[in-house]
Amino acid sequence: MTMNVMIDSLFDLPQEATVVVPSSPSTQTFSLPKLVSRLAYHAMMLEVHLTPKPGLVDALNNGSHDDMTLATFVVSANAIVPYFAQFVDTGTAHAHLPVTALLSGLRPIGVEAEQAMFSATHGVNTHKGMIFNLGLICGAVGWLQGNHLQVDELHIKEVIRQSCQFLVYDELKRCTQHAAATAGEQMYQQYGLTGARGEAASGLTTVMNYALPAYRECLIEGVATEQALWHTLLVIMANNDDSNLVHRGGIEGLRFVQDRASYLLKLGGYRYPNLESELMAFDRDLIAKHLSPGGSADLLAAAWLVHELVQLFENESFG
Ligand SMILES: CC(C)(COP(=O)(O)OP(=O)(O)OC[C@H]1O[C@@H](n2cnc3c(N)ncnc32)[C@H](O[C@H]2O[C@H](COP(=O)(O)OP(=O)(O)OP(=O)(O)O)[C@@H](O)[C@H]2O)[C@@H]1O)[C@@H](O)C(=O)NCCC(=O)NCCS
Ligand SMILES: Nc1ncnc2[nH]cnc12
Repeated sequence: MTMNVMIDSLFDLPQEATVVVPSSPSTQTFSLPKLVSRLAYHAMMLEVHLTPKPGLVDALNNGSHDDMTLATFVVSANAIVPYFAQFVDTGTAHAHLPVTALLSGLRPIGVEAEQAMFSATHGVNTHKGMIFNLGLICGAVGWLQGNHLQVDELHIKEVIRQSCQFLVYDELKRCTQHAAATAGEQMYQQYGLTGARGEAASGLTTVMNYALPAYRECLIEGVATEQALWHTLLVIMANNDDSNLVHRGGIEGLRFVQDRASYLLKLGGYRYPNLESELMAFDRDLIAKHLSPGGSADLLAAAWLVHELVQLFENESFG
């Protein structure tokens, strides 16, 4: 499926996500939270449809997964899209509070969204990290809006960093005596890797300092969307300590992926004429090793979403 056809097909959004704007302005049903949730949905659809994607579910194969397909991700995204509007609303509702109070407001929504995901996928973890990473971005947008602050990557990064600054200590460092309840906690106890929590506590550094600049360079160079997303995914895979990779293949598995992504970037990344066939070979190798950079896939969607949100707020004022 070409990216253009794929992008066009993305606009037949789930009914509840579409905003019908009647003719008379007085009854307009425009909603910023709903608009942001539609962008989050679009980010998830762009990510999962990007093909090929090494080790990950895409339109060609299920990567290193025997429990989920492209359809699983679409069903999952449809189930969780309403919660992204709630993240924005909750951010705005917490605008009068210090930013350090934001995460505790967002958490219950994230748990509900996870439950909706597991219900839609019959127990398969498709978007747990996506809910966390995109949920923080949506919550930050709501909080910034509520405080009439500029919605740009620096402000989004700082809101996330301040609201998650104690996450690693509170949930990982302080809990090493308890048995790990999740893969992420296990990876911390075994290897000291902080996973999604560490990424959030840094203010999504991999997204803001690596992925976003790389994606924007591609856009400035006039690179096709598919190539830009491939290049950005490689930048993330080369720089992100993805707990999924370590959970499946140990530190060796993580280093294998980081080194191969770095190698493809050294070949030129989006400038390299045979990038697609190299990505197909990379995909075959990760499937053979049962490795899947799920966290990196989430951060690709996050980078695209941040870029689109910043553009949206640059061009529009929403009161
Ligand atoms: C805060 C939590 C979300 C942390 O959860 P956990 O303790 O599990 O910690 P992590 O493993 O660190 O992260 C969970 C998911 O986050 C993605 N991820 C991994 N590394 C990173 C990273 N460095 N930066 C950002 N994100 C990262 C990853 O999610 C994706 O992969 C999953 C699919 O891959 P798969 O291999 O299939 O995963 P499994 O099924 O688990 O393994 P197999 O059995 O198949 O081998 C999928 O989730 C993708 O999204 C990590 O999996 C959590 O504790 C929490 O608080 N949740 C409550 C909800 C909440 O608070 N929401 C916040 C609202 S703002
Ligand atoms: N396309 C994908 N395949 C596997 N895990 C993922 N997590 C997020 N996106 C994913």
